[in-house]
Amino acid sequence: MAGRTDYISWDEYFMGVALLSGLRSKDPSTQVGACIVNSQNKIVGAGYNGLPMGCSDEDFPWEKTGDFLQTKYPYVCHAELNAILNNIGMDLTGCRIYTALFPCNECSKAIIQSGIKEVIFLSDKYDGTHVSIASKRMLDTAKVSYRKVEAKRGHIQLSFDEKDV
Ligand SMILES: Nc1ccn([C@H]2C[C@H](O)[C@@H](COP(=O)(O)O)O2)c(=O)n1
Ligand SMILES: [Zn+2]
Repeated sequence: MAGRTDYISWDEYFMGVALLSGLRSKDPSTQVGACIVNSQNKIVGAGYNGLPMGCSDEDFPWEKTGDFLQTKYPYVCHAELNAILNNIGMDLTGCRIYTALFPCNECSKAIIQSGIKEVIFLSDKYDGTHVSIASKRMLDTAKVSYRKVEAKRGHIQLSFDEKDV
């Protein structure tokens, strides 16, 4: 019997893990996930946007607008930073990070400082904003490359029905 040929690519696999991680996010409007992979294609970290440990999802705001301190922005920890902080205790030098959203300037600082050398993103919807311009300026200067994920398929379906295994 011949082996399957329609298996998912590495890019689809790791972006899939990033998107699955994002499903853990409590942010009602934007769920972002990230996945860090080493040069041997092994996952060494994953994360999603959420409040820091010990900060209850019920006690902090999830608003996008209004008084700054009553919005989510000063409190939420971005998916990329969480993936770096959640790593399995490895040196991340030479790793790549898959993220659903292009990293902000703050996460790009952490990406650069951790030694990650490539960013693979799905959406760049904040391209052209000050945050994104600053982020790209730092990544370019630090020679961290970035590219949009290469996916041949539009979606991947998962089933928890045991009959589908
Ligand atoms: N690269 C990014 C960008 C944003 N996030 C998080 C931060 C917020 O929880 C949410 C963005 O909020 P929006 O104003 O788009 O509703 O996503 C991230 O984790 N990584
Ligand atoms: Zn960020």
